[in-house]
Amino acid sequence: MTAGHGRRGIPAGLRTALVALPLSLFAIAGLLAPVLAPADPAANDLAASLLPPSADHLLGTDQLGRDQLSRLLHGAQISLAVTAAVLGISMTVGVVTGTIAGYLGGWADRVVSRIIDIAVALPGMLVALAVIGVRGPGVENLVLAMSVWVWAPYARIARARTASLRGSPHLDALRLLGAGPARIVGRHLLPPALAPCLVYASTDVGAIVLGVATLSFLGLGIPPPQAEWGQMLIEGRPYLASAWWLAYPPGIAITAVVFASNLLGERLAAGAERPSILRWVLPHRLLTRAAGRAASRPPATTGAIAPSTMSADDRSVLQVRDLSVTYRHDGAQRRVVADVSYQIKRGQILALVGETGSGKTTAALAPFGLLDPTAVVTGAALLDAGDGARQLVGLPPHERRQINGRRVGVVFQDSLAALNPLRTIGAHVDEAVRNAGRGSRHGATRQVTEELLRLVGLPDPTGIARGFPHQLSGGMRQRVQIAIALAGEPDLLVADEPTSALDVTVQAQLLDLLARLRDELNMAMIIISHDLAVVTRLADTVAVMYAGRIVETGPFATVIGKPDHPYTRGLLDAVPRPGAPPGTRFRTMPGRSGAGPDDTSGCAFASRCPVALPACVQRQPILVALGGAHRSACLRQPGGPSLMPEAAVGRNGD
Ligand SMILES: Nc1ncnc2c1ncn2[C@@H]1O[C@H](COP(=O)(O)OP(=O)(O)OP(=O)(O)O)[C@@H](O)[C@H]1O
Repeated sequence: MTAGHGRRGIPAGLRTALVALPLSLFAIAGLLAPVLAPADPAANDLAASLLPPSADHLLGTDQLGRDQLSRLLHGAQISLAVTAAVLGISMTVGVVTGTIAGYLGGWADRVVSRIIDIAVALPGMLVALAVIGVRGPGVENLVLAMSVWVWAPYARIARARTASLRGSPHLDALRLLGAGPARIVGRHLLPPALAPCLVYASTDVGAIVLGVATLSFLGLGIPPPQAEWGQMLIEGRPYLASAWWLAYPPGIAITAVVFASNLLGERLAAGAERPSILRWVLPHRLLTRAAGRAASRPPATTGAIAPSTMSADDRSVLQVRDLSVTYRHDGAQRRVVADVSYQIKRGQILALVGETGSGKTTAALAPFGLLDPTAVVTGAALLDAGDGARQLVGLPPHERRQINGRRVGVVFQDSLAALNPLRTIGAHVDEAVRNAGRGSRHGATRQVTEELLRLVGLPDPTGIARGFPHQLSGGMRQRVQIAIALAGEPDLLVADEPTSALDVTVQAQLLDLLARLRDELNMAMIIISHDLAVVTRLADTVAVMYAGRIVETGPFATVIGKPDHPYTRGLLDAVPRPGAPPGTRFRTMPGRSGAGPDDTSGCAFASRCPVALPACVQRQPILVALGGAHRSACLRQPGGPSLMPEAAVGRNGD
């Protein structure tokens, strides 16, 4: 058996086509009824009343002499039109409502979810009867009644799909590119929410056809003399014994549509056809063009603020002062970053290092509003120096969008999660290029895209642009992320663990690339890493973080060559050093990190520190200058003894 073939050797696509055949016939009959019908479905001929099937009337005639085949075909047309209208209305209302609720979260999501729950729980037929009872029979009211009946499951599916995507790095990446809520919802959340709804809709076709027929059968749907299948059933019922051809054909047609619709729904739900359905409905070029139009609008002007209490060096790209971040969950508050200050200049690389959970990512992304909405950020972060400096903390979203993706680019750790699996590499980079206001025409955009892919060292940019994320290696995907981040020609690039999960050779190549870009583009960079070996190759300055605070900072060579803080020494002792003789023992720090800045009144590292003083558990140390820009937050005298215990637990290379 080959991939894409069913159990009996029938290709998967052909099997789906076979399953879809009855519904296709239904659609063809409905669309071509006026052409295919041999007679006028409303033409009475009492002389030809109740004729059995014959060559003149393939399905016989009814009590008024009307041709049954013509009525069946026109009935398909009415069912198809009503079904299309009901699906169109209920899917639009359901998918848009569910997607917006899922995206917004919070109270809006809770309110919409309760409404959806109630709507799903109510018996649909009773709801439809109530609507028709109030508004009266008729085609329009039937469509309205059926829409009120069927919209809620679409809203529920779309809401669940969107909520599952809400916190994904892919959306973070889009926010960073400056995409606004309307664009994120319209372009990146509606399509994935629509895909499972389309699958569900294939099952719903049968339910709607049956519902319309039932309401007509009850005299509440399509009124006579229209040839509607439910209407035909009720008219044929008295003649079940004498003229079977009146009730059987519409009954069989309804059963076939319901059965085929359920079968097709199940087949599509198995997942085989979802992407192609999405493509039929939302041709990529259409989306791209719409996005291009939005992106080519001129950027909004933003007001620059004068630096207040901060002074910044002329070359300063970002200066952060007393930054604190607190998360609020269910009434509880937890500060995770406290009083962090750092500065980064053009052409420099700042490394933020520390164990997992020490607050590196939070401290680097907080200025750009890229944290969870529950984060409360205080302090100051100035982009640029001098009169044009702009305070980033508290910036309104529309002004932030002019900065993120243009002045600042971010490379995320998980390249697979940061890229949309359904879009090509070219589409990703194109979007970043257009967001940055470069290349408004498709051809020009793709040219810039290919230049960017070439700049980050990807061979065959044209071929790579046509590929999908899963077709590239991890290292290549990281290069794509770097290309996306460079699309706005940023002054600052933030790379969050850019080389984790890559093998050492690829790691080295990527680090060389970052160094080359820093030199060629004179960019400022913040590299976040828990691995000192990674930043050794790159960093000009380093800030070592522990429990949400910077505990040591300074020129990289000084901090690495002459570390002061016991935590920095511990970090250095725990990594194999280049050139160390084989068999050199390295040490791990006792205890575990994970503390927050406010979990103790003293030094957060005291419980793990081999040289802690009694005062360390009582007093919070502050950063003290040790000479030049080198500063350390330790209560011991600078340059005191490093007494890591001899409990070595590993060797280089273990
Ligand atoms: N959305 C959130 N809600 C609550 N706490 C959070 C949230 N995001 C992060 N934190 C907490 O903030 C602290 C700092 O997290 P952060 O991701 O900045 O650390 P990190 O040093 O970058 O770690 P890693 O290397 O694992 O990414 C951690 O204790 C983390 O649990």
